[in-house]
Amino acid sequence: MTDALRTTGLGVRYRRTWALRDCSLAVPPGRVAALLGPNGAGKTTLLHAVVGLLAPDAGTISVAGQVAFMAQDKPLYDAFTVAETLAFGRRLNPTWDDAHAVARLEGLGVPLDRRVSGLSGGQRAQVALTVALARRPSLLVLDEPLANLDPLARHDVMRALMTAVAEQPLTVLLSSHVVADLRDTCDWLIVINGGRVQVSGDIDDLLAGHLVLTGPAGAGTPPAGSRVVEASRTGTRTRLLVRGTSVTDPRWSARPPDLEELVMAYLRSPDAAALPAPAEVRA
Ligand SMILES: Nc1ncnc2c1ncn2[C@@H]1O[C@H](COP(=O)(O)OP(=O)(O)OP(=O)(O)O)[C@@H](O)[C@H]1O
Repeated sequence: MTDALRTTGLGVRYRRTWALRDCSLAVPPGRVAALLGPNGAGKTTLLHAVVGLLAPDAGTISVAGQVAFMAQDKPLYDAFTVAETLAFGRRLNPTWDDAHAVARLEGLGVPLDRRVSGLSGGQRAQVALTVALARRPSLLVLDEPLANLDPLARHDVMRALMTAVAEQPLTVLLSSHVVADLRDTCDWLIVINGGRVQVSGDIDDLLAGHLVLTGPAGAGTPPAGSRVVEASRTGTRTRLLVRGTSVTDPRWSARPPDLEELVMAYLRSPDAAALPAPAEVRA
């Protein structure tokens, strides 16, 4: 199966400073992939390279099929009505699906005769998403689509993405800072930190491959067969988030992490990584 997106050894630099270094990752088709990382990690740079707005300074990017991009500021012409926005898209894009775009916005109750300047933040996001989807892309890339939206609008945007993935052959890659919004929608996780890929993989596999261990502060070295991602101590207890699937040492109690715990542990430990072996990425 050809991956919807694959980068190998990707590097991008601004003048002499590398914003991305040696980034190898793959997203299989039909996935909704979350791209997470702290401020300045390189998320926007990665997305811009994927959609062709930036040329790589090292490595390669391959995308199967047509890409659509929704930029962070959801650029739309304020003076256009929603209907004029769709007409503009229709003129520019030979693969434009107007019937679907109109039905989608009508279904969401977005008035087609309203100027973009008069839309709420949530409606604006839905119009920008409709414009991106109407091009019938095979990969939809969204840079922080949930930024500046209230919880209800964030939920609506994520639900719209899930519907789109269910309706058409589509892979989604979206960056975000809010892990809680992603758990129900995303099934693939990419974490970048300091311009490097730290985590890349199926979310269920990642959760099943890690454990939260709690034990006495004097329990010594972590149990055999586990690799510590993050360690913390509160009073007489030690808490470890480890890569591993079973622990036989009775001094440690184990439970699976949730997505937020997993992501936070990696973000706090920039040197830890959960990546496929290089051969898997290349295969
Ligand atoms: N046009 C530019 N010129 C020089 N450096 C840049 C430019 N754009 C980004 N950078 C730098 O590259 C690094 C990655 O930036 P990028 O915007 O990709 O990060 P990000 O993860 O999207 O951050 P945020 O979460 O704050 O949006 C940062 O150190 C940033 O300062």
